[in-house]
Amino acid sequence: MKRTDYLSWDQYFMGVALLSAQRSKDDHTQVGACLVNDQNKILSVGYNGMPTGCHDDDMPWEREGEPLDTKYFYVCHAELNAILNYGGGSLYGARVYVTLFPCNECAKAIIQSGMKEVIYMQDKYADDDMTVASKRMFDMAGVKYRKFEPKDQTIELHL
Ligand SMILES: Nc1nc(=O)n([C@H]2C[C@H](O)[C@@H](COP(=O)(O)O)O2)cc1CO
Ligand SMILES: [Zn+2]
Repeated sequence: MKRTDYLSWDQYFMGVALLSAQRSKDDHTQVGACLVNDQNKILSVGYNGMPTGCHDDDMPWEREGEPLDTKYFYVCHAELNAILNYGGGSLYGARVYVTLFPCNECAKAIIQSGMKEVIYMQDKYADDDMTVASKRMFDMAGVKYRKFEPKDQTIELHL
């Protein structure tokens, strides 16, 4: 008999994004992203982390203090990592599943790489100017965005 409680595509790809977020060393916000093409094939994944060669133990993870001693100048966002991790050519027409709404810098990268849809889970910085700017750019550029609607399905992974 055919299973009925299998994951939808949206659940599957958001699940991959959530699992990727678990690799993040950021103790305040872990973000994961999963890029998918129009044939529902995963093209790339990413999470927020320090650039290659900038060792996690040597970098600041603080949110406040001297700007050079906070993470913000250094950390590479999940969406940007996923875009840069893709080695296969064009991302034109792809969609991105991301656990947190993209910032304005990642929005620019999403638009410029030709992606057409953003599916996000959280939007905890919705009131920040960076998110307002992201939405303004997505609207102008014709990039759709929609909130992932969880079905309250729990997946347990025993690792
Ligand atoms: N869309 C995003 N993708 C991301 O990867 N990030 C990362 C950058 C930081 O590592 C962390 C945000 O730190 P905090 O200000 O919530 O402590 O999440 C942040 C955003 C928010 O725009
Ligand atoms: Zn970003």
